[in-house]
Amino acid sequence: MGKNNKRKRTAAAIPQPFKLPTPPSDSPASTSLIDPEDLECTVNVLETLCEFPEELSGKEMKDLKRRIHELYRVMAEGSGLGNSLTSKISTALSDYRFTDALIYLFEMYTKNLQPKLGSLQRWVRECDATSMSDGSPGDSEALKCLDLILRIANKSHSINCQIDKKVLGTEGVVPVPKDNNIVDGINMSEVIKRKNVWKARETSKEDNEIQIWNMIQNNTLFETPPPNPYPGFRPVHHVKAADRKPPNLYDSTVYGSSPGAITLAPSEKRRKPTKVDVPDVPGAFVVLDVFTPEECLQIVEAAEAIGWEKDEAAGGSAINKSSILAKNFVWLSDASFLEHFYSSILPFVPQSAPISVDGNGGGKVRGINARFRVYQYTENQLYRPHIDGAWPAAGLHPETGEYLHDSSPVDDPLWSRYTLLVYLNGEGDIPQDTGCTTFFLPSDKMGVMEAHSVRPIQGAVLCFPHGDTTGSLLHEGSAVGKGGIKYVIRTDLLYEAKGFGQFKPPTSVGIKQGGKEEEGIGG
Ligand SMILES: O=C(O)CCC(=O)C(=O)O
Ligand SMILES: [Fe+2]
Repeated sequence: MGKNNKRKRTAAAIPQPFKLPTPPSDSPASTSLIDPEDLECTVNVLETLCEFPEELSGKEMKDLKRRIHELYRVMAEGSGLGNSLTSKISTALSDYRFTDALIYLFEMYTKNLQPKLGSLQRWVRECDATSMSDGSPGDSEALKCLDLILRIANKSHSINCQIDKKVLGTEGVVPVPKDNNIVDGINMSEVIKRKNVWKARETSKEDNEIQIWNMIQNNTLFETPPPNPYPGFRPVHHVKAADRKPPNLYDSTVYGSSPGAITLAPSEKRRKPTKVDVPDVPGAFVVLDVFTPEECLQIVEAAEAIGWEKDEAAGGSAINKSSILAKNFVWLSDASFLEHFYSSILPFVPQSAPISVDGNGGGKVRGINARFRVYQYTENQLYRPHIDGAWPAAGLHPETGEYLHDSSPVDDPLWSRYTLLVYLNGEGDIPQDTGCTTFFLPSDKMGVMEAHSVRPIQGAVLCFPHGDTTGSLLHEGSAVGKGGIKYVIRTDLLYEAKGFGQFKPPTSVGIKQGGKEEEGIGG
């Protein structure tokens, strides 16, 4: 049946006294919002830009580029194509139908459609293609989905998955035991090329690493039972499990610290921080010796004494299942600790935020998000592959002391652009080649990803772009091996966000962005 017939049938079904009003031809409803002259002018400008793309590089083009990016997204969605494919992919992934998901993802890839960052974040979580504690990769079909998601992201977003033209090394091709065969001409044993685990520095005596796990097991973490309440820390915010967004099975408490809660070593007793780039992972680097082993120990002591909170999303769907199996302690850090942290890394971090594909970015670096999530991973615990979301600056209201998810003044908004991971323990506590932070990048072969693992070093900070920032990286907190434990702090590096709206993420940032009053999801 043709479109016209359908319309006629609908009109006939309307009871008689009702007649659809037909606007007179000169009524405002029939005129377009766009002036024909403006339209012609816009078309001319766009044609010129297509012919001379170098004209796009000027600063004055920022606004135009942002609008074009948004328009392109709206057009893809308006066609129904983007939307329906997006939901087909989401449903297939959440039902673990990875082969179906691959077909839809491939369609999205070939049609150059642009999913929102929120969809990308959700998809990588759904893939659940995490590696095992023995270092072997997860479901190979899920890994192929992940590879394709990265390639789609590379086209449409700023997610970092530049396809490397270098020749892949021979090391680290990890076989997938259950799929060690050829399916559809694809050698399933090579879906992921795991590069050798990388360490920013070889361990030496000089590191004076403190093996915290040994102390816990030998009951020597505290000489006497720790005082309660724990000195220097106080609860500043509490959310009941059901009120958490998304709802959780456990309550969450934020503990604020007072200056001096963690005793910082004097400068003559500490090594000078140094920066080492993570090889083959563009944008990721490690700053060594930001914290001394004693400082790391004090942080773990505080968390162990006050208590870890479990984190498990309420609700059974795949999307809701917990993406963090580690326990956590949420710490709102004090100004003096933050000052030490920030001044130690400042010389090494990007001084201004990169400009995203939609024209956002460019703000100056301004500080570190005071809201620290301290994680404790025990044997086999992990944080599935994900792309971290961006966050505003958490803090306390200067007068009322109330906890604010977003504490910057309205006229000086800050927004995070980089993830900071502080490793509180290392080699001595975490079995070899496990418990790493692992980055996934597509190789030069479709369907094959490279995994680059960074080994935790006590007191070092790993920094890499996140959210909608150019070069955002897909990564996981890889499982901790047998008998091990890993302690790490996750926080964010903040940049000026003026011009992006009041604490709103850039427009192209999708739904489950960390910056909303939501926790957990989106990292
Ligand atoms: O534990 C790790 O190495 C990674 C943690 C992480 O990715 C995060 O907290 O966002
Ligand atoms: Fe992360």
